[in-house]
Amino acid sequence: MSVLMVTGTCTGVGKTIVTAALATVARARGSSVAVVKPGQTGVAPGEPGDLDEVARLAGVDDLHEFARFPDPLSPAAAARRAGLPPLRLADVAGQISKLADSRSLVLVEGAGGLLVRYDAEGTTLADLARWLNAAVVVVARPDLGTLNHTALTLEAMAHRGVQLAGVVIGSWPAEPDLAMRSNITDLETIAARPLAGVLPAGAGALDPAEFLLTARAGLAPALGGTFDAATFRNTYALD
Ligand SMILES: Nc1ncnc2c1ncn2[C@@H]1O[C@H](COP(=O)(O)OP(=O)(O)OP(=O)(O)O)[C@@H](O)[C@H]1O
Ligand SMILES: C[C@H](N)[C@H](N)CCCCCC(=O)O
Ligand SMILES: [Mg+2]
Repeated sequence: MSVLMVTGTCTGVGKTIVTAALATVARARGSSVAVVKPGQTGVAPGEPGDLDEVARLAGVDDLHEFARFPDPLSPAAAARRAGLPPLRLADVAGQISKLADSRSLVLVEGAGGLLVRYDAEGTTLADLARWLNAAVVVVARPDLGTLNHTALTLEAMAHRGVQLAGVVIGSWPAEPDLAMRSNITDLETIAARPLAGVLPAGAGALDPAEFLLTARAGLAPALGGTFDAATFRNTYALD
C-alpha cells in the first residue's frame, strides 16, 4: 500500500493526464489503484470532472471526490463564494488512509499547485502529504517560465519536509523550441535527479490502449522503473 500525490507548478499543466498515466501503468502491473481528487473546482454538479478523465483514459473505477465547488477558483475561495463549508483536508487524510489499507496504490490529485488553499486556515496539499507521509510528483510545463515555477515548488516542498517523488513534464510538444530543449537539462538540475517522466502533448487524446503504451514509455521511473533518457534524448534530438 502506498499513497502518491500529484501536484503541479500551476493549474492546467497536465496533472490529470499524469495521474491517469500513473494509474494505467500501475494497473497494468497488477496493482489495485484508487484515485482521489479531494476538491474539484470549476466543474458544475453532474458534469465530468478530473476523475472522469482518469476513468476514461485509465479504466479506473475506484474514484473518490470529496468536495466539488463550481467556481473555477481555489477550493477555499470556491467554497467561500458558494457559501459552503470548506473541505477539511484533515478528514480527507483519514479517508485516504482507509483506502490505502486495501489498495496497492492511492493516487491523489491536488487542485492547482502545491500551496493552493483548501480552507480559511490555509491548509494545502503539502499538509496532506506530510500527514500521510506521502511522496509528491510535481508536474511541470516544458516551456519558458517553468524553471522558476518548478524551483519554487521544490523549494517549498523541501522547506515543509515533503518528499519529492519526481518531476514529470505533463505535455511535451512534437516540436520543442530552444527553451524547451534547454529546460530539460535545467529541470533535472533543479530536481537534483533525472526527470521522472515525460508525456507527449496529445497523450490525453489517445484511446486507452495507446495511452497505456505511451504512459509506460514516458513514466516508468515515477513507479520505480527506469526512464530511458537516451531514447528520449534521441527522439527529440536533445543532444
Ligand atoms: N499530455 C497531454 N495531452 C493532451 N492534452 C493535455 C496533456 N496535458 C494537458 N493536456 C490538456 O491541457 C488541459 C489541462 O490539463 P489537465 O486538465 O491535466 O491539467 P491539470 O493540471 O490537471 O489542471 P487542474 O488544476 O484543473 O486539475 C486539459 O484540457 C488537457 O486535456
Ligand atoms: C479551476 C482550475 N482548473 C483548478 N481546478 C483550480 C485552480 C486553483 C488555482 C488557484 C491559484 O493558484 O490561483
Ligand atoms: Mg486536473
